[in-house]
Amino acid sequence: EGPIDAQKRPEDVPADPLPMLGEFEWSTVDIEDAAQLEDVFVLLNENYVEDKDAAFRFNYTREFFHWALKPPGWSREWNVGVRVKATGKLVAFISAIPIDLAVRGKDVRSVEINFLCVHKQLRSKRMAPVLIKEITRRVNRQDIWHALYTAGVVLPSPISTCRYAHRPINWAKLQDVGFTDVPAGKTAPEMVAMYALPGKTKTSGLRRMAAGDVDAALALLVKYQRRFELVQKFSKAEFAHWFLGEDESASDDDASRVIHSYVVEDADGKITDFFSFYSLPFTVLEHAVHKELGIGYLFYYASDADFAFDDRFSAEATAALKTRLTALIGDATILAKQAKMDVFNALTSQDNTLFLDALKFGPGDGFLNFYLFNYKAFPVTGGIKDDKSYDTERRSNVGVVML
Ligand SMILES: Cc1c(C(=O)c2nccn2C)oc2cccc(OCCCNCc3cccnc3)c12
Repeated sequence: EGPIDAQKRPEDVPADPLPMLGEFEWSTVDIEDAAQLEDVFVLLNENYVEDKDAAFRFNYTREFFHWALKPPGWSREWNVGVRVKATGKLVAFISAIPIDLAVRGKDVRSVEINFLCVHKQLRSKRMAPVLIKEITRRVNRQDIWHALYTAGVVLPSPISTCRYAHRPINWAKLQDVGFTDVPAGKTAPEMVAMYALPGKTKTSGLRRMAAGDVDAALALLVKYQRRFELVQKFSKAEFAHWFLGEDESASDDDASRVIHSYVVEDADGKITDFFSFYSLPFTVLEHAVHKELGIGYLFYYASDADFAFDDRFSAEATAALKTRLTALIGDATILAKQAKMDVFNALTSQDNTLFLDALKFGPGDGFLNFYLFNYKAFPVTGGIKDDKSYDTERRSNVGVVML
């Protein structure tokens, strides 16, 4: 396992951008300029990924981009756009942010590539490969040689594959928009009752994460993630950014809040668990009544439930972790409902297969493939068996969560 290409130096990398198709030009997008951020928002809102039936499209909000594109260490040059020379219209985009990965214990200084988008009218002009080569050049110029990215499509050799899982919250609305339906032998009222959730959370000591919790929650995550083979390593500043958001001022139940993070503080003031989820709505295309689907995505979490066991894979340790995580993420679904989300999404990564069934996360028909650029690694199990069902025995060895 290890880098594929021979180690190169930044000075070996061309200083100039790749040639661009005639009527277009490269344009580094200044995401701190509201007008240019608006260009990115509009391009993705109208041209980014849709589900396979083209019923929904991702609706990344402006606040989401501020959070996702400006973590500590972000670089202006890594928000790469393509504009029409004559009009300045933004017609393509790709971004990179720095990330410290560890693959089976080896540090791999990387970037995370995200938001690759080409305008619908410019598809099949081979623009995507040019965008990927250009952002690779810009990243190499800053002495980074590896990248992590995900895609629904299967490309050569994913390092891991996880399955989509969905926990309906507002079942009636999901049926209205065609995301769920009444299974044979059931009625709609029975489905609404099956997914009903209490108004209040159950875990004592549960509260929103605050700046003062960062050190303890980060230490807990590092210890909890020890057993995973693909993990993201956070500095304190990065942890604060990803879990507290860019400004804590956003009021808690403010609809514009992107990241929701909670800790469990025990009677001695110790942080024993934390979890987080982010809000990323879908635009509902072509529906008379519903224009948007509120969606929560399970993000990072950690628990000390199995720390006391010498063998964290023993049946007792697994049972203790399963019980604790089912209670924790059960509360997360209740909080997602309070945040007006219609469905709560999770993958089969982390230890999620311990609670997906108990919490009524149904398996989705989507899969998320993880790719590591310029790094050869043996596959990491993604929490699914060969028949694509949840692997509750082995669980997964994927600790990293991509937006
Ligand atoms: C996307 C997504 C969906 C849906 O498509 C969906 N949910 C409700 C209705 N629909 C159609 O369901 C998921 C469950 C777990 C993780 C997920 O995504 C994990 C993070 C994905 N971000 C990376 C990405 C972006 C674009 C395309 N693929 C992957 C998803």
